[in-house]
Amino acid sequence: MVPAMIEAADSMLDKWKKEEGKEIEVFEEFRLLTSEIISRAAFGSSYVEGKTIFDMLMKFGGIVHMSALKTRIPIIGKFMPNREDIESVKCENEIRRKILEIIEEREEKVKKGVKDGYGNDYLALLLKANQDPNVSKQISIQDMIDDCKTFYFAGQDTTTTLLSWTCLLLATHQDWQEKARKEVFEVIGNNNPTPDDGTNPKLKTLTMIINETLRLYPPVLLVTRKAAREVRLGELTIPANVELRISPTAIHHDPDLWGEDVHIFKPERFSEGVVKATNNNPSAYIPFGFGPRICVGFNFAYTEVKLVVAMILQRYHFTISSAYVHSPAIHLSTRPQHGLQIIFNKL
Ligand code: HEM
Repeated sequence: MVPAMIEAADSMLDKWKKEEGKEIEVFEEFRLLTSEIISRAAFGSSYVEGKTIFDMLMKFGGIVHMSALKTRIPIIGKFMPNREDIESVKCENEIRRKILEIIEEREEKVKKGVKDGYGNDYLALLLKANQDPNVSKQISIQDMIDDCKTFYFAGQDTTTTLLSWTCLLLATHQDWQEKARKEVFEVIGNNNPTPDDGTNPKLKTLTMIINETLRLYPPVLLVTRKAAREVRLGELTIPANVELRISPTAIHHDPDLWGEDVHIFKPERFSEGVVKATNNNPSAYIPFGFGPRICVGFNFAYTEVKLVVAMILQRYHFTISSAYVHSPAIHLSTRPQHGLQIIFNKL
């Protein structure tokens, strides 16, 4: 997977060569990059078809988001679907049809001996689970389709926003940009990173910067939990079946937990790791959620963001364009509402 991340980032940066010294809207650039990477991770060689699905999922996400913002009278929607309901059903059916097509095509190739196995992408893992000899461990085709959707929704938008906010903060904090670049040259040098570099513990400054970005701009708006039984939380009694929406943004911006300088970008908070930064309070920092349902893709995300940012730092010094308007807005994740315009100058 990591070579695909490096290859995709390299081709994005190759494209940027024509724009050196000019403004680039990087949110869209990162959206295309992460979509390419997650498509390859999910569908491997079928990533071109995968990208079509992901474009549809993106449209679907937009419709779901618009719909969630509207006030609806309960039950009425079932009998009187509006434009968004109709569009989202159409979109979902199309996504299901396309995923099924890819599944069947892959099965066919294995049956005909064109391929000697399902491969090693996410779809292959799901196909193997679908045909697990132990029936109790098998997953249905329906589950496979839903898992593909979750994988995309959970993994693409979040990483796009993390990359964007990291670049914004480095563009507006030149001292940290310099520190990060110095470290990248010391650890990785001038050449493209190797597969191990994304997990390289020596990229400590970059990790601190990413952690602080996730604190200030956690991509996921709410983490949801349902009380299985009545519980007491401090002075609160939560009845059974009540859904709790926990906001990482609110927790990460609480001065009682983080101090009076809570709104300031200070990666040094994380110089001795997350445990020290949170004063041994794991629930003070939850960009990836917590407990048994914590994000399964957090290593994937760190690796991807570290590699991409390191590759940018190796090539460019960057500053924020005067066209940028700071307006974090909630879409699927918290993103820059009017895009992120950055000027890249060759080192
Ligand atoms: C910056 C990037 C990311 C952030 C901030 C993020 C954040 C989250 C959060 C907050 C949750 C909910 C956890 C909970 O309820 O406790 C979650 C779940 C999940 N994430 Fe991520 N995520 C990111 C990247 C990824 C990537 C790259 C993938 C896949 C490659 C991924 C796959 C998933 C999946 C499958 C779930 C659902 C897990 C479950 O329900 O058991 N995420 N993520």
